[in-house]
Amino acid sequence: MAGGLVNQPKIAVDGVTKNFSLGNDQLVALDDVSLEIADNEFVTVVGPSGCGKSTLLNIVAGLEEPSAGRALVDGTPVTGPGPDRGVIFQQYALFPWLTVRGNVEFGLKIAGVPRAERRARAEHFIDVVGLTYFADVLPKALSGGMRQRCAIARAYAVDPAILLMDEPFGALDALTRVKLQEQLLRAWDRERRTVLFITHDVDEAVYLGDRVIVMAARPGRIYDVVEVDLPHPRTEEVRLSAEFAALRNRVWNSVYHQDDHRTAERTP
Ligand SMILES: Nc1ncnc2c1ncn2[C@@H]1O[C@H](COP(=O)(O)OP(=O)(O)OP(=O)(O)O)[C@@H](O)[C@H]1O
Repeated sequence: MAGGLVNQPKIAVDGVTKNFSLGNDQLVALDDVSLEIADNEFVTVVGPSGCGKSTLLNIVAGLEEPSAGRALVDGTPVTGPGPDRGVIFQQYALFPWLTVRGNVEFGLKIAGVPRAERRARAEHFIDVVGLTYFADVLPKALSGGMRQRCAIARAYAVDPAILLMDEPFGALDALTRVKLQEQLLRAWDRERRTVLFITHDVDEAVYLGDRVIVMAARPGRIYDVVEVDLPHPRTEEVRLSAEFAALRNRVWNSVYHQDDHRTAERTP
């Protein structure tokens, strides 16, 4: 079984280039990007606007095709979206006419999961994201953070081996964001998954990731990779530690001083 091979990455991005045409010009959104993500690893991607973060995630999701190279899951080339990859975007795409429970059960229904099992699985994941009390409420009665928790429960319920998250907390206020980060990590501690998580936020990237991939733009490429050897669970103590601050500074410099390095390279 491909998934059982020792040392085979769960996700491999192999020499991926993605060009978009812009009028008569070609925009290189990704330039020969290679990356391997281990089973159950939590990888965050951070970088300036337009460096190709979403394009990378969309290629792994099977929503975009690379111009060259390929993405593989368990060694098999990605040719389109699949139930093994749950995608969560910034805008929580919940069905407004379904309750929290209805939204979480929806994917299970499509997958033909029998009613009783559907119920039980939905209940479990609604509990994991702390929405039990709101299970029978429609999305319009939920706050932004609660809607996003519902979207996370829905993605978890169909039990994808991989979660692809594109700025899932980007639209939320700072406090809700921190709470959801904690909740996501708690859920991940209980139900390990392979996660590729895109963010603009350096703190978020370091707090959540086992590894932070820093990208650069024009052309979109991997600029730096930072191993995050902070312990789990990532408590508030970890977030306030000197080790966290040092890693955060390291990633911050990599994201915000890319141009300095380029200038330095050009200056004799
Ligand atoms: N469908 C498309 N057609 C043309 N150009 C595109 C398309 N999608 C993305 N691009 C371009 O590719 C580059 C990378 O875009 P992408 O959305 O992947 O970047 P990003 O790092 O996720 O940006 P942001 O952080 O602002 O969301 C950008 O210059 C963008 O304009």
